[in-house]
Amino acid sequence: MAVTEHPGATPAAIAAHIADALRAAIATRGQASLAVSGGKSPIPMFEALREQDLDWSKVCIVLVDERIVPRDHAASNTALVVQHLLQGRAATARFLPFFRELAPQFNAAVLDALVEDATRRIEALPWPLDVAVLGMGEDAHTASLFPGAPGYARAIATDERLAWVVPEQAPIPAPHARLTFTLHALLASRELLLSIAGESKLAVYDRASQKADDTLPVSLILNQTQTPVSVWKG
Ligand SMILES: O=C(O)[C@H](O)[C@@H](O)[C@H](O)[C@H](O)COP(=O)(O)O
Repeated sequence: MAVTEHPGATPAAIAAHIADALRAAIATRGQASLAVSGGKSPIPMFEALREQDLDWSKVCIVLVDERIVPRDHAASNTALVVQHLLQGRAATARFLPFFRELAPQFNAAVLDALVEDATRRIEALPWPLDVAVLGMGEDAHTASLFPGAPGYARAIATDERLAWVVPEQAPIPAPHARLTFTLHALLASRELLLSIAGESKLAVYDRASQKADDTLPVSLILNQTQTPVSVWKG
């Protein structure tokens, strides 16, 4: 499946492209679904997207991954979406977080229950989702698919939609246990949109584009034949 590259991408151009896909979905199916990534780089795009003129009340938004932290934690992707995307015109969109509250006594049983509950709600989404927006780290991770993390092998190999991964302290530069869409779920979108900026990330992207390699998770997105990918290079 072809990867379409958009060099010189701006947050406004990415937002306009996503908005077109959402409008088309609403026109054909009466509703639209959008999955977004956390991290820092999507913020300007979120702020452009939320001002797009479309019927946001018909849009369902989810995250492709979440850090397992309380909602008021600085690392919460839910908080990021609430603060930067679900504002302005987009305030009427329906947002479905992976979880609402975390039990104060956090342990393995609580985590299992949380994953079970999130899985039920994720399964009930209108698959395939219209657009899934991905970012990438300098280790080539995307969503929370971290090479070498416990849970990674399952997240790239099963046909489940959701998995949890526990990043190890080193060499993985990612704190917090995570819930993440699996590779299977990401590929079940109508379009994958990868946004990357900066010289070092662009160099990683060039390497990952060459062939599928489990040690470079984003390469599994870029070298597959199921789902179209648009790559926005800033
Ligand atoms: O950590 C998350 O929640 C992400 O979904 C992750 O995959 C992110 O997209 C990259 O780590 C890039 O992060 P930055 O945008 O902060 O560079």
